[in-house]
Parts: sequence; C-alpha cells; structure tokens
Amino acid sequence: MPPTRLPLQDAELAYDPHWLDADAADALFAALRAQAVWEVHRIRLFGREHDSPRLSSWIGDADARYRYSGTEFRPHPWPPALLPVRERLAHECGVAFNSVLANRYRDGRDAMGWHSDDEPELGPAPLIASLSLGARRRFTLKHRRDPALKAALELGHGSLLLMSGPTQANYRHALPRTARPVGERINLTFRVISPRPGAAI
Ligand SMILES: O=C(O)CCC(=O)C(=O)O
Ligand SMILES: [Fe+2]
Repeated sequence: MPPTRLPLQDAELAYDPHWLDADAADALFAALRAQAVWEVHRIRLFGREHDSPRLSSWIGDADARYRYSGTEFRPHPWPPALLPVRERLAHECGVAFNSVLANRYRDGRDAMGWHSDDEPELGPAPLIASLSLGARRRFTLKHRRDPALKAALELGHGSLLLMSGPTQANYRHALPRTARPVGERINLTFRVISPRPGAAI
C-alpha cells in the first residue's frame, strides 16, 4: 500500500505506519546498532559549539560529500543491512538516494531541535524519506510564518514518513525530548545530495 497523504497546508507529507513489518524492522534495528559507525556530532547553537544530544552516522556514496561550517564531511560507507532498504526506497520513490543521516536516540533525553533540512546540497524542494525503528517518538512540525499551522506525528517502529515539495521551505521540524520512559530509537533520513554549484569538492 502506498503511503497516505497527510493534509497540512504548505507541506507535502505522506505516511505509512507499517512500511516494514515488525520482524524486518527488528532485524534492521539490530543490524544498524551493530554495523553503523555511531558518533556524537558537534552542532552550533547561538554561536557556540555543543555535542548534539544523540548519536549520529552520516552514510552515503563516496561522492556524496558536503561542506558545513568550512569543514568537508565524508560519509561512512553503506552498512550492508541498508542496501536492500535503499533499493526498495529508490524503486518506490523513483529517486536515487545517495546518502542517509542516521540518528540514534538512546532514551527520552536524546532529541533533535527545530530545523529544516534545507542545506543547499539538497536542492530547493527535496524528497526526504524518513524511516523510524525502535521506540515510538513524537515528531513535530511548525510553519515558519504562520503559528497556527503545526502538526505532530507519532513515528512508530517500521514507519516511513515522506517529506517533499515545499515542506522544508515552509516548515521546521523537531523530535522533542520526553520525560516518558522510552526505549532506544533509530531514525534514517534518506536524501539526495548534489555538489553545491561552485563548491570545490
Ligand atoms: O528523528 C527524526 O525523526 C527526525 C530526524 C531529522 O529531522 C533529521 O535527521 O533531519
Ligand atoms: Fe530533519
């Protein structure tokens, strides 16, 4: 079954709560915990550098490099467990994803703050495919200009959220902390990265 369109003005969202069945999602979760290289990425907040509150792994083709704050990041190679997922997504979305940002939220204290996935390398209207594994967590969206426009989704084990069209241009999204006792969660955002025009990489 194709993902269901979620109505939200100025956004393009589609959601499939069971893109992977529970067994396949369990197996992928375990394989990624073991196979991916998990790191604490540094983030810049209000002009100061901090450790981000989660573990992350930038994965992709060797030429899917990107520049951030003057540093060039080279992706880690694809863990074997991700290859069939990448192939199925490319087939279903008609998009040749060449990179994934994996985030691992160890418990409710791990989170991601408000942002848009709007790096120039992603282009003006990127399709981002977000696959969630493990604990169900709340994902929130809010419009950049109209505070009345917001949404929250509970992203469960094996679910797929597609964000496309003007979503990144018009909305920010976040994965808030929670005081609820929650288990570990891994999220994978599949992306297409093109070299920035004029960038020397
Ligand atoms: O963990 C999530 O569901 C969101 C991750 C996210 O927004 C990102 O990787 O850019
Ligand atoms: Fe994001």
